[in-house]
Amino acid sequence: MTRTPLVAGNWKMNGRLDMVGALGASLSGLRNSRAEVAVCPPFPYLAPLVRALGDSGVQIGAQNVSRHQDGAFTGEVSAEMLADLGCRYVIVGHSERRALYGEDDELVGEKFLRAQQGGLIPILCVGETLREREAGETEQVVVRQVSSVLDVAGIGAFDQAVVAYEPVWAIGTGETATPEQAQEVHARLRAALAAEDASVASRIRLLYGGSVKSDNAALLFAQPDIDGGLIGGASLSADEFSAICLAAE
Ligand SMILES: O=C[C@H](O)COP(=O)(O)O
Repeated sequence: MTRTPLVAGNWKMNGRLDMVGALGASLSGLRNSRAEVAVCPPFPYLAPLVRALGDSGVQIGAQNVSRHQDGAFTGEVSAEMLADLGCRYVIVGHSERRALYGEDDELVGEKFLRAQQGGLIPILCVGETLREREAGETEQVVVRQVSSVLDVAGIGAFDQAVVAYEPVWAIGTGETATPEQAQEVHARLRAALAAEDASVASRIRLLYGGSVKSDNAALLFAQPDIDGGLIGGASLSADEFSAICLAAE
């Protein structure tokens, strides 16, 4: 099964308007890339980025979405609004939202469903903490995180979804999982999905995230079950992010 690689940049709560222009100019050079490229800026920069990227083919994603649709939910942003702006993707279940904002498996499942109902493709993040890895619980944790969404959404929903494996200990630390460590978890995740539907499992893109840089991306992306990356810090530099995108081709 040939899967089109996806490289998604997650700016987190970084960036200013001037980055939108710089990135727009730099990424237009990826117009004919074999990999799909997406950028997930903070909410205020979504619309300007949509305009800056124009017909470059670079996709836009949001970093969060409400579990609600419309109504009296002050401060929330719905999937429909994001789709309306031109977003294709939305990150759900990022470990920072799980750890800092109390998002549990149940809420992540709700957001995953809501994203799809509103016309977006969720990028579902899973990953173990250092304590869980050292306790030998990595596979158990990531399979639980995926299974909790499978329980509410069903395997069919994963045909319009992406899963990102992001070991918490590798996020923003400069300590990347080795290609072998990442591949092992990705293979386990694909096997868990294959137990439900082999064909969906063979099609779904599994991204790796956690201190991916231009100098380690190619080896990670060369692993058979790694179909691209979710890039944090390195996505803030247009040159660095472009180099990572090229490594996914
Ligand atoms: O969403 C992106 C990840 O949290 C990875 O962040 P990082 O590349 O800065 O380690």
